[in-house]
Amino acid sequence: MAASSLFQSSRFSLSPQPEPAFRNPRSNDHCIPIRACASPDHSTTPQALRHRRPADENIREEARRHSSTHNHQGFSSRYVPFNADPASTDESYSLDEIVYRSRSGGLLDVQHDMEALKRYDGDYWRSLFDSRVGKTTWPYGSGVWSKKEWVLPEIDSDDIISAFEGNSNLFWAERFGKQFLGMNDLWVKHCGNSHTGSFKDLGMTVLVSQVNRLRKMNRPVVGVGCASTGDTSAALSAYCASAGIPSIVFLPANRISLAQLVQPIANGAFVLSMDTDFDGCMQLIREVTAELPIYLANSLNSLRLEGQKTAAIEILQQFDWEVPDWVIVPGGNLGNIYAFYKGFHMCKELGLVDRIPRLVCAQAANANPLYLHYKSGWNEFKSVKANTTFASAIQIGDPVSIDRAVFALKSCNGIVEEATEEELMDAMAEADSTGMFICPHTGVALTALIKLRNSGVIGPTDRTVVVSTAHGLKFTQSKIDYHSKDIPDMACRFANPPVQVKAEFGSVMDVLKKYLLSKDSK
Ligand SMILES: Cc1ncc(COP(=O)(O)O)c(C=O)c1O
Ligand SMILES: N[C@@H](CCOP(=O)(O)O)C(=O)O
Repeated sequence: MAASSLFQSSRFSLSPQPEPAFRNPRSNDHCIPIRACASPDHSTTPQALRHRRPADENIREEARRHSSTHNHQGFSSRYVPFNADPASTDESYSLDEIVYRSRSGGLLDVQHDMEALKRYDGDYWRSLFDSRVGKTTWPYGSGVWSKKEWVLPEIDSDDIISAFEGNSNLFWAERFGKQFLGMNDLWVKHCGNSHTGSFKDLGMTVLVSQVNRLRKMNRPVVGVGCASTGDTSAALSAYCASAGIPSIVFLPANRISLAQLVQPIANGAFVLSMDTDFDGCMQLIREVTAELPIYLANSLNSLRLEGQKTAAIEILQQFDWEVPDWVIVPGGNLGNIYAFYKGFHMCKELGLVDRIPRLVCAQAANANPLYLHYKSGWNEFKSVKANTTFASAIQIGDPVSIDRAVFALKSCNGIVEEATEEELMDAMAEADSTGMFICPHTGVALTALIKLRNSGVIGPTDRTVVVSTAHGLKFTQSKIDYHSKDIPDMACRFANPPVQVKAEFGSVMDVLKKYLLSKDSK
């Protein structure tokens, strides 16, 4: 039997396919100097935790009781045109407005009242965020909402839809670093170890919470929609289902994995499978959301990036607020690379750290418009027709956040790299062979690391974080194809196909001896 047939057991056809309790300094005449009076939200201090809530009260009700007894903290945020000179425009929008583009058609950004946030020093923010990790206090048990003041300061905790996302493992890639790269300080931020298996949960909790608020305010939002290569749709449908809000997803037919496809189906989304690619779906959802009361959930909507940026803050927190040298992020629609930049930059601006890491954006060579733009010396950007790639979630040729990505990379002396199909699949297999189980997009990021390490740009002792964006279990078909050596024009050098053996003692002993000898000689 061919190794590949061993894998054919699936019934499916696998064809390609706070309110913090601290006082508002501005509203409190008796306040002693801010830096001295700043103290963590006392609803999460050990003392508060000893006071159990009444048996008939749930954690959301408990948060409601706390928030009704505390002052509003005076933090705020609004939409402004992305990267506009504040002196030349006063255009801005409340986050309660339904707006995705500036008057000139450009991108928007969520701008926080930095002066209000700066009333508290870096020590204060570090200890506040640290005090909330690993708790179940609503909503701070979430890695996103533990940074609520920097994310959506004005939302009522009661309106938040959260699966306590974030707080994902920062994995020390000891063996991979040592064996393949001669590195001793290599880390993988497993953002795919999450509610729906990708980093999209970080942004979606914010977006769906805001939609929940808008609907309570009787704003005209009948449902929430997105175009997707599989992960955004999974996150959107799960958070909407949790909130009881209809979700509508536009998917490129036969271009997402089966595991991704089944997620919105199971969560009750209205799923439209379309005979086009992601860029075609994106164009359509933009047209549709301009006509119908469907709220746009793609990262064109800058609310999403407010949640995604918390992964950067979390990385700093996990290193006890020491800054890594490099962070490598796979890029497709290019919202996430900017989100990382924004998270790091806010930490610097608010005094939690004194510098930011250099960012690397990694693209599949089959869908590499940012890479080409970078290689041209940031000359005129040209979208491309994205070709099929095993990194199917980043098969995007016309990224909506191109301006955000360029801004982020230029601001941190960043680099763009690319990975061929063979490179990304080999990198994924090598990583898996050291105990990880990563997705092909993380294989793209690891390829970038391998290239930059081989060329000496990244040094052996540089502290480096590779962002793993989705769970490997969403992409098992690519691993099956690889380990079956079933991929045309690919050597699949690290394939580890199962061995067919007769169910008989002698035969089993023969293959085992051969195997053990091969291990012994290494
Ligand atoms: C698994 C995975 N990795 C990486 C990306 C790229 O993120 P972005 O579109 O923000 O560049 C996406 C989605 O695009 C994704 O689903
Ligand atoms: N990989 C994404 C593509 C869309 O990106 P978004 O961040 O703009 O929603 C997906 O999973 O759909």
